[in-house]
Amino acid sequence: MTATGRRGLAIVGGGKIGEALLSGLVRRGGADGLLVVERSPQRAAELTDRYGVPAVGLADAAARARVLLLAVKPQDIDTLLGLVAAHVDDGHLVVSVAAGVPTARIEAALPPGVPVVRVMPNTPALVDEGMSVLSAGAHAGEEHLDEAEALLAAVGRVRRVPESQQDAVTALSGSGPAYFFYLVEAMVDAGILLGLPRALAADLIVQTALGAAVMMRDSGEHPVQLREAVSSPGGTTIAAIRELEKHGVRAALMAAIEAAHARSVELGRDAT
Ligand SMILES: NC(=O)C1=CN([C@@H]2O[C@H](COP(=O)(O)OP(=O)(O)OC[C@H]3O[C@@H](n4cnc5c(N)ncnc54)[C@H](OP(=O)(O)O)[C@@H]3O)[C@@H](O)[C@H]2O)C=CC1
Ligand SMILES: O=C(O)[C@@H]1CCC=N1
Repeated sequence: MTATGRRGLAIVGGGKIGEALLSGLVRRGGADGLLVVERSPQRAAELTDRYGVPAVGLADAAARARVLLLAVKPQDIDTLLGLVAAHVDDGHLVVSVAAGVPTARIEAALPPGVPVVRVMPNTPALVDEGMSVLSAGAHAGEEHLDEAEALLAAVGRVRRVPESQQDAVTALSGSGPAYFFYLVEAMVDAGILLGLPRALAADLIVQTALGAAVMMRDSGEHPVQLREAVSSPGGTTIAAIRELEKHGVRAALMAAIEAAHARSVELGRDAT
C-alpha cells in the first residue's frame, strides 16, 4: 500500500500499557482504523475478542497504518526496531512509549527521516485519566506532535517536554500510579491493624484518595495548605504526620523516585 493509502494506528505490543491505550482509543472512536500486533497469538486473540481490533503481522500493520505505536519492553525494543526498519518510511509516524529509550536510538535503527515521537503514558489511561508526556525526535515536527497528542488525549491529559526531561517524567507520572497503589495498600493494612474489615478499610481509603486527588486538581490550593486544613491543633492528623516525618517517608519517596529515574537512564543506554 502507498503512503497515502495508510490510515489509523497500529499498537505493536499489546501488554499492560498497549491494552490501556487501545481500550481508550476504542472507547473514544471504536475499532475502525486500529490494529494490534502481538507476538503471543493467545494474547492477540484475547485483545481482538475484547476490543474488536484486528491482530495482524508487523508488515501488514506498517502497510496499512500511518502511525505505529511501539509498546514493547525497553529490553525488546532493539529486536523490534530491527524488524520494523524494513517496513517503515518517512510517511509513517513512529511513537514509542518505551521507558528510557531515546528517540536518537530509535531513529538510528530506522531508515533516514522517519519521524519519531517519544511518549511516557501511564496506566490510568484505562479509565481515561491518563497522563501522557510527549517529546519530538529529530525528524518530528509540530504536526507529528499534534497527531500524537490527538491520539493520547483520548485517554487523559497530555503535556509536551524537552526530551531531556523524559527520564524524570518516567519516574514521576510513568511509574507514579504504582506509588499511590502502594500507599493505599499500606493504609488499608493499617486499617486491618486497627481491627476494621478489609473491605471497609479499602472503601474508606480509595474514596479518600479520590477525594484528595480531586481537591489537589480542582481547589487551586497547594497540597501543604490542604494538609494544614486537615491538621487540627493537638489533633489526630498532626500525630500521624510526626510519625511520617520520624520514619523518613518524605526522604524515602525522593530516594525511590531518584532510583526510578536512574533506571530509566540505564534502560535508555542499551539492551539491559
Ligand atoms: N506499564 C506501564 O505502566 C507503562 C509502561 N510503559 C512502557 O511500555 C512498554 C510496555 O510495557 P508493559 O505494557 O508494562 O509491558 P508488557 O510486557 O505488559 O507488554 C509488552 C508486550 O509486547 C509484546 N511484544 C514484545 N516484543 C514484541 C514484538 N516484537 N512484536 C509484538 N509484540 C511484542 C510482549 O509479548 P511477551 O509477553 O511475549 O514479551 C508483551 O505482550 C515498556 O517499554 C514500558 O517502559 C510506559 C509507561 C507506563
Ligand atoms: O516500570 C516501568 O519500567 C514502566 C515505565 C513506567 C511505568 N512502567
